[in-house]
Amino acid sequence: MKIVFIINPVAGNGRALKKWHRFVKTVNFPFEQVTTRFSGHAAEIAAGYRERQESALLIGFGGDGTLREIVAGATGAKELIVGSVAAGSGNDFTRAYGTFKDARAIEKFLLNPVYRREDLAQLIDGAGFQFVSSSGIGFDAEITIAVNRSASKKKLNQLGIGKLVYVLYVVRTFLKFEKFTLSVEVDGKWITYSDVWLATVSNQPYFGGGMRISPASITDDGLLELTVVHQISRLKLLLVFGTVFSGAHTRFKEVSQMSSTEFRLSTDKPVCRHIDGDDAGMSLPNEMVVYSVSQYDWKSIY
Ligand SMILES: Nc1ncnc2c1ncn2[C@@H]1O[C@H](COP(=O)(O)OP(=O)(O)OP(=O)(O)O)[C@@H](O)[C@H]1O
Repeated sequence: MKIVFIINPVAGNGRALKKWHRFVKTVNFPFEQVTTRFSGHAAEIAAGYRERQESALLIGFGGDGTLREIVAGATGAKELIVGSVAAGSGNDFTRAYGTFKDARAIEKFLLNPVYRREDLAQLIDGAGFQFVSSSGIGFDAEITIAVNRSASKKKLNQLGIGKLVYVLYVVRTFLKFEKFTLSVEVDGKWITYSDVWLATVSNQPYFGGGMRISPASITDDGLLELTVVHQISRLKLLLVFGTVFSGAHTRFKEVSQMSSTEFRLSTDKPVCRHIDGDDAGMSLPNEMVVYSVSQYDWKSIY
């Protein structure tokens, strides 16, 4: 089995490349390496291995966006296993799926390469977006997209204070966010939520860099979980965010959760969306967005 490192040089606010230069000095086995040059490149690289039916362990050296792309490219391939080395900012992928701490862990895996078949989720609104961890509509997506598009992010990253941009956008979005009405069709029933802050569809428990938003999510059960935070004051929302790292937020009546194989969502106004922390456009008023899951679609290290 070939070992292929797919390195995203801009992940982790640019720290991934420096980490790679340190990491590669510790590797004592043959490997291939490819550095991504643009958004979407990791998916193309993985799809190339799939099309050539090569047997390989693809190791994403980046964050959640990099791993999402690699999984999307590798999905359905019999001979590809996906692993990771955490080198992003949030690294939620590595909290639920297999990850290598160091080069020795990769050597150990190669002695006994056991994998697990995992689910792949998708968001369909005409176009299709695949994701491995979560997709959000609302407050969290608005912050994510504002940070990703921020012109000042690059400059502040160079100064080593990139996290400040995130904090600034959290505060700004918190103060000016316009809540929305969300209609959900699940198992043939319609539910309407008013004054919604966010709706997140999860395939694994974590999102937003370690927040345990969906404690019931399991990566290979063929189900997705929907979390809706609604009809809550700004003050109480702060309290809920304080408890989400432990998963205790699920006790609040303003946090609704449910499981299914498919959710159909529509909003009453344009609302931002993300998939695994990357921009996934807007949900337009009264447009139907379908979330579904394919079971056992790709292989993660075990
Ligand atoms: N050479 C490149 N130039 C610009 N963008 C790139 C390049 N290579 C990959 N990308 C994009 O960089 C984005 C961010 O990568 P990634 O999500 O892995 O890092 P991160 O945002 O730091 O980590 P996390 O999502 O865990 O917080 C991805 O959407 C990917 O498509």
